[in-house]
Amino acid sequence: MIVTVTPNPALDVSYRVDKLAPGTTHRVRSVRERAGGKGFNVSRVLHELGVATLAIGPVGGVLGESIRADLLAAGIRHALLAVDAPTRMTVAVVDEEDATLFNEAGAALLDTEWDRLLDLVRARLVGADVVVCSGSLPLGSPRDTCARIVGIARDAGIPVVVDTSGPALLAAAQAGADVVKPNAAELREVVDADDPVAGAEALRAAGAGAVVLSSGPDGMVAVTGEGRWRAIPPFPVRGNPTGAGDAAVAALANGLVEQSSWPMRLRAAVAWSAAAVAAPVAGSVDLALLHRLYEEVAVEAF
Ligand SMILES: O=P(O)(O)OC[C@H]1O[C@](O)(CO)[C@@H](O)[C@H]1O
Repeated sequence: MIVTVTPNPALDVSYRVDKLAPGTTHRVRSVRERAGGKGFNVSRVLHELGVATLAIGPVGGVLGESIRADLLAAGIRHALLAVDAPTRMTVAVVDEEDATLFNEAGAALLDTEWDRLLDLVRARLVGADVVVCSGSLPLGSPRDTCARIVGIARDAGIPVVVDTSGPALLAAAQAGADVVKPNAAELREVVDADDPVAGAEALRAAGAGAVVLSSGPDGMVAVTGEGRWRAIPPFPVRGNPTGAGDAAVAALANGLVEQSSWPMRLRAAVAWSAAAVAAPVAGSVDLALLHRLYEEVAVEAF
């Protein structure tokens, strides 16, 4: 089972418009709402693909209740901590070309609520094979929140995948996260290196076991203790890239459960990620495309 922790959940609202043009009025063609935040998306992708998962996160207010109801309706196992702070909203405006995101920061939790969230994680690790900590932290959060989750999982002998940014990413790497998945900009923010591979090695030197660098449509690079690999999608996939990184994290976590080789993990991460672009909303993958992509992703050592 893969336990995901979402420190900063969100109700994800997706607006479909014909063409996004700042400074004009848009007629919204369709509205979709679902429980979001990166860790919840990871759980949703795993659940869709038949992988056992438990989604953990703090929720508050009316949007927090919407998240609870949505996870329940989707049949995704969850353990939510009720907190005072109201859960945030994110808005993705999707047109023919691309997706434009508006992510609220998220309201601060009390220190005692963070402690209770970590207690909840600790209590729900029975039967867990992998822990994922994914997404931003609400404003004013202790920067070591993901690092503390890494510590809890490692104490229990469970590998951890972390997808976050800024000081929280660095702290998680220093705490010994087994896999971290920054993009080039997130990597540059925390290590002093222009070259992404040198940056990934610097993050490994800081304590991360492996670094998987995502480059959107250009694929991914894995810099690990066992070697370095590059994986490239066989053809461009158009659609909504929101949540593509979450699908990649789901694949990496699943690869740890299956103890597959790094080339196989990276192949799956690129295939799941590209298949997520073809799905209309974050947290889903286009299943038919996934199987095709998986066969055709090119992986090479370098
Ligand atoms: O925690 P953040 O970095 O703000 O990311 C949250 C957002 O990212 C997404 O997970 C897409 O990756 C959205 O579903 C949205 O909830």
